[in-house]
Amino acid sequence: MELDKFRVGGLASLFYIPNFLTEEEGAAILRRVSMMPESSWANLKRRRLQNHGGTPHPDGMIPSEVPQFIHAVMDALVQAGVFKEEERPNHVLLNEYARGQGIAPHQDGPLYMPLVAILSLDGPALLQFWPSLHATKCGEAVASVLCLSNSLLVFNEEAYESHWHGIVERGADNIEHHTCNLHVLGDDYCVGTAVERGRRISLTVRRVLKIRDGEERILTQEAMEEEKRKERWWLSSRGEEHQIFQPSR
Ligand SMILES: O=C(O)CCC(=O)C(=O)O
Ligand SMILES: [Fe+2]
Repeated sequence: MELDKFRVGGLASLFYIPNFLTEEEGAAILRRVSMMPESSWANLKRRRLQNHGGTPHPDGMIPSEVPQFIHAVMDALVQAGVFKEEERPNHVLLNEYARGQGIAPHQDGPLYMPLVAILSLDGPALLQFWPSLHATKCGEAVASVLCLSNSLLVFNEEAYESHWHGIVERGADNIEHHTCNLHVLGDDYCVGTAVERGRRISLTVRRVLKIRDGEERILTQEAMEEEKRKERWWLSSRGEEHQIFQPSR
């Protein structure tokens, strides 16, 4: 797949691939997600999430086993040429948003290689980009992408490095003049169209840059406490206070 063909404008480094997954592939992933144990979810105020691959941390991530279906998604992104073979993704965040929920404006930050691929499943949502923290509070977004079910959004460079992104909390999105993938959405969509949200699952796939040596992992009580502390640090660094924390191991 030639990523460049899917560049949608707005910001130079935004790519949107409609129907990256077939209906069947999307449904199969949703089935796997529904089979994950309750304990694999962390409940945040605005959504719940699963963290796969390890806990990102400035000291380095200790890699952990990922479920087979997550592996398959990472493989598919390498096969599609979104990630290079020598820079394979090693981390996936699985977000579940109930209708009306969103994610506060944020930057994905320096722990990852500056390239992110977001797979959307189930319901749609408008992901918006702002040029600064200040703009997230008072300015209008400069670009947005309507992420429909089974689509893939990829961004890097300026969209990753200097912009902020987020999903506003509301029950429906309106297509905006800055919605830069409008031309590939089909005839049902034009500026002003209201798009009802529903439950949405997204898989945010990235490469954590620093990995800690396996040897350093000593499973003493103390080491486990330390890992839990890091997980809490990491969850809170997502900029969203969590209500109930359920460690996944
Ligand atoms: O759910 C999404 O589409 C966005 C997720 C996101 O920005 C993140 O996990 O960092
Ligand atoms: Fe993000």
